[in-house]
This record gives sequence, C-alpha cells and structure tokens, in this order.
Amino acid sequence: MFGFIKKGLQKTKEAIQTVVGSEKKEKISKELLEEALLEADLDYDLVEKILDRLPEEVSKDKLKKELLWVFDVPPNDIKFDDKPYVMLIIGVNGAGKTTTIAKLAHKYKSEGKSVILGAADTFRAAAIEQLSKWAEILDVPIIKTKHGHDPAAVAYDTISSAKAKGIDVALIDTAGRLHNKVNLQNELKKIVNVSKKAYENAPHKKILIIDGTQGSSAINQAKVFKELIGADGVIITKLDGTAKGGSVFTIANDLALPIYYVGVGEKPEDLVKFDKEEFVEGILESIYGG
Ligand SMILES: Nc1nc2c(ncn2[C@@H]2O[C@H](COP(=O)(O)OP(=O)(O)OP(=O)(O)O)[C@@H](O)[C@H]2O)c(=O)[nH]1
Repeated sequence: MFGFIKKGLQKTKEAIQTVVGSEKKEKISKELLEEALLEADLDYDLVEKILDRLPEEVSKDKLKKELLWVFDVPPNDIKFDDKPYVMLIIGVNGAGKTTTIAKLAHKYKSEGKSVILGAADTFRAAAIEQLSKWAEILDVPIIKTKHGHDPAAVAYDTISSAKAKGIDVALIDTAGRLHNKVNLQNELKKIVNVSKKAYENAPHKKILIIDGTQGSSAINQAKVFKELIGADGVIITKLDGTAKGGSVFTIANDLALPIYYVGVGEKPEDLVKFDKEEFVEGILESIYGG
C-alpha cells in the first residue's frame, strides 16, 4: 500500500466498496461503476463522459485508461529553476492555505532548501498570527506587518529579503476574502505586479488551494480565483478526512490545471506529491478489489 493512498483514500475506498463490495473482480457493469464513481464524489457530467467511452462490462485496464485521461493536464513538476523561487498561495479562507504553506515550508526545508514566509493576508489578524506560529515552529524567517497594512508591500519585502539573503524559496500567503470580488481582484493583481517590481520573474507559481471535502462549491470558487488572476496549479487539502476522493478527478477536469500536492492531515509532514498513476491505481483497487 502506498502511504498517500492508505492515508488519503481510505474513506473513499470504503465508500466505493459499500457499492461494489470488496471481493476481487475482472469486470464490472457500467451501472455499478456509475454508482461507485458518484459515491466517490466524481461530478455527474464527468462520470457520464467517462462511461460514454466504455463498453457495458468494464475491465480494469479500460477504466484505467479513461481515468488517467482525466489528468491529461500540464505536468505537475516544480523545477525550482530560479532563486528566489516565489510561490504565491491563493484560495478562499478556510481551504487550508496557512497549513499548506507550513507543509510546503517543512517539505522544502527538509530537502535542504532555505525558505522564507510572507504573511500577505493582512486582512485578518488571525492569519498573520497563525503563520507566525508556524514560522516559529518550523524555524523559518517570516516577513509580516500589522493587520490592515498593504499586503503588496509584504510581498515586496518578502521577495527583496529572499534576494538579499540568497533564500531559495519564498512562500507568500494571501487573503481569501475581502469586502467583494473587485477588491480581492485588485489586491491580488497588485500583489502580483508589486512582486514583479521586487523581482521580475516573480511570482514563479500562483498556487490555488482547494478544500477537497467541499465538492462543487469549492470548485466554483476556485474557478473564480483562476479567472481573477490566473493559476499555475493546485493543491488539494483535507483528503484524509473525506470519502470524496473522487473530487480530485473533478477538480483536474474542471480547472484543467496540474495538481502539485495533496494534503492528508494537519501536521507539517502531511503533504504528498500528487502522482496520477498512484491515485488512479488506488481508485481501481477499491473498485476491482485485490
Ligand atoms: N484533516 C486535514 N485538515 C487540514 C488539512 N489542511 C488544512 N487542514 C485544517 O483546515 C483548517 C483550515 O486551515 P487553514 O490553514 O487555517 O486555512 P486557511 O485557508 O489559511 O484559512 P484562513 O486561515 O481561515 O484563511 C485548519 O483546522 C487545518 O488544520 C488537511 O490536509 N487535512
């Protein structure tokens, strides 16, 4: 068993097996397959799209091909081909931005990279506090300001500091909700523009954080963010606590963006690089048993 599948897909597997049972099978009827995929929270339209291309009795190999096809999106490797490498973390409040930044900082640090955090969600005092706590726990520097101050200035200072100190990776938090969409868009655009002033190549990645337990409402919100300032890829959080692992397919299909990592718990080490083969194998194992 793979670590991620064990941790992240356990509940999804149980949900699938309430429909199909746990015994080993060579083929499965389309009807049962439809029910199992819907139970795992794949979106109805996507399930129909997948089933359309399959025969009445579906073998594991045929289904594998169709499920992998959903992840036919740009590659999900992050190459760190520049220094500092600046990652802007965007998404709605509560999706898990702060925790995910801590996880990324922990991961990159343990790979030997130096990391700096930027607390550019100045809209909420709690967000600055929470990120500061993580910086202390993880022993990484953080650039912050007072609640209500200019978030673009925080981004600028974070990137400038990373440049001056030769830091490898800058992770910048952003607000998930302002008074309205126009405010949010203006603020995010300003952060991007000012980041470029601090370093012309920044931000290298705009990463959208999506709560994997929230279904279509989270996907619709993510689409809004993607439209507001664009995104290079996503991180899906909270896959450990949910039977809705199939939402990963829907997110990849709807947003047409690579999935870099998935969150499988609340601790800094609970972040796994997303591997589509491994993920699809996990789903297939749940359906076909074995
Ligand atoms: N089980 C689980 N919980 C997670 C995961 N990622 C984040 N959480 C929890 O989700 C909650 C929200 O996470 P935050 O990191 O505070 O979310 P945020 O998007 O920064 O939200 P705000 O700080 O409200 O803007 C916290 O209780 C986290 O511990 C995950 O992968 N698995």
